[in-house]
Amino acid sequence: MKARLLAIGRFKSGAEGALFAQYNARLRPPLDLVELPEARGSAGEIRAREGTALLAVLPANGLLVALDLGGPAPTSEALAALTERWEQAARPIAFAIGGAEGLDGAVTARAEHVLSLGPLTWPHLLVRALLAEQLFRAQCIRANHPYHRRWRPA
Ligand SMILES: C[S@@+](CC[C@H](N)C(=O)[O-])C[C@H]1O[C@@H](n2cnc3c(N)ncnc32)[C@H](O)[C@@H]1O
Repeated sequence: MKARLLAIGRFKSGAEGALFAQYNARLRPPLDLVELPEARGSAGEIRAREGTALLAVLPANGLLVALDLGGPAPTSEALAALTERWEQAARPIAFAIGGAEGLDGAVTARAEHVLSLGPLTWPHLLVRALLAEQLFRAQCIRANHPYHRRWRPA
């Protein structure tokens, strides 16, 4: 699945960047990372400014998936099915990850899908790697590759 990852903040040299690079390199094709600077101001101003910047780099016909705790948290198998549906739309796909203050309502309202990675709040730079890993896992699920072992409740 060819997709862009629109993300607030920049990797400094460090563990989060290395982890993202490791999983992103496994994706065919890798995500095209677009980093946008953190805004300044009150929490609301930051969200609004960063939201405007995120939407400005989204193609007009882009299919936007917003990473936000407010969305449904699918299983990995359900996410794999969603990626298939997103690909079938034949539109440029973009994932958006907010900054420390989270995503603006304008971004989640514009999104076709709001995706939660569960109810825990993760650091935004780490979410990039979590998303890349889950997209790689989704590719493996769709290809029946043994990387993914289904959850087996006792
Ligand atoms: C530190 S979190 C922001 C927390 C902020 N207080 C909020 O209300 O969203 C930074 C970004 O990481 C992503 N993120 C963090 N945890 C997440 C989760 N469990 N599911 C989906 N996205 C998450 C979201 O894109 C969020 O905007």
